[in-house]
Amino acid sequence: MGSEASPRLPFIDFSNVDQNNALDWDITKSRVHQALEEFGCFEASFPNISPELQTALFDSIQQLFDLPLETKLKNQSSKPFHGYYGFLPGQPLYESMGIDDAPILEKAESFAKIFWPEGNPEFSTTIQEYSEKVSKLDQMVRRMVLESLGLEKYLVEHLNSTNYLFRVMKYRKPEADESQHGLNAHTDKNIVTIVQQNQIDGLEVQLKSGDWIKIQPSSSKSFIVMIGDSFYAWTNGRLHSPNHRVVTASREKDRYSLAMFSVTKAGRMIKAPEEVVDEQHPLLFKPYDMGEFFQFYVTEAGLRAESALKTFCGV
Ligand SMILES: O=C(O)CCC(=O)C(=O)O
Ligand SMILES: [Fe+2]
Repeated sequence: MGSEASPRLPFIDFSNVDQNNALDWDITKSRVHQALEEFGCFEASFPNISPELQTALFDSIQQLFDLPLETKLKNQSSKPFHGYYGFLPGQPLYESMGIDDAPILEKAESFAKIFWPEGNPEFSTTIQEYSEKVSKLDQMVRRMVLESLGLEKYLVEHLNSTNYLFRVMKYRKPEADESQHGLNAHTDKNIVTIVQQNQIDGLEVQLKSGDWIKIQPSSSKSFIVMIGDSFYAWTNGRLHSPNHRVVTASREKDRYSLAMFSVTKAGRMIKAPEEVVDEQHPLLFKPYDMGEFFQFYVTEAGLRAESALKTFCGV
């Protein structure tokens, strides 16, 4: 894209938003819906995370990535996107780890025990507390989307069908002769992703026009709320699932970021409700299992496809 000023993502403040305050709820809901239709993402301020918790969390993440590689490799999983990834071809700066069900304390504790066999209570409680709070933002956004599409009757089922995968990322600073490319362009495959980057920017999002914009949050406390392919499919294309990538903004400092992914539980299908399918909106995708879609995405055919979702289950 050219050097003209980048458009900014919509900024939505959730400070006073709760269901008992109907006016604020409705105004926010319509902004959320508009942003997710047009950009597939927005910047959110969500004051439930204290500065102390945020600092403790980023300190914990740094401590985790400072462990020797052979220790980090103990975080293995048969499920794509769940274990340790690092130093992949073409993405030498990027490392990440997945914490399944992070909002559940016992799960956060068993994750910590992989690396610290005696446990690390400070680490596990920080991870649990942060991810539980962020999960409330995920649930609020999904409630707003379903209400604005007139699909409230599916809300309980929709919320109960998911759990959370919390991924933590490090992008080391590039060597003098390396580029700042952090993570290849992709769409997320899950329902909703909530990203937080600490001080060092780097997330870039592709607009519907094809132009890329750099996400420059107005505060390091902000979150980026983003739609994944499975919410796009569930709403039968009503929401946009944006392509995005990471180009780390600093050559001097490592970049750390966090992402909470709502993912459907094993055996729950992604199936667009009949209310969003009509003559103007013919069904886009056959019902599918998200775990199977993840498995397909990491095959050669999945990685090569222009849209893995269309190739996997497009009508
Ligand atoms: O590191 C970031 O800011 C974004 C990471 C991301 O897009 C992902 O993990 O899917
Ligand atoms: Fe992503």
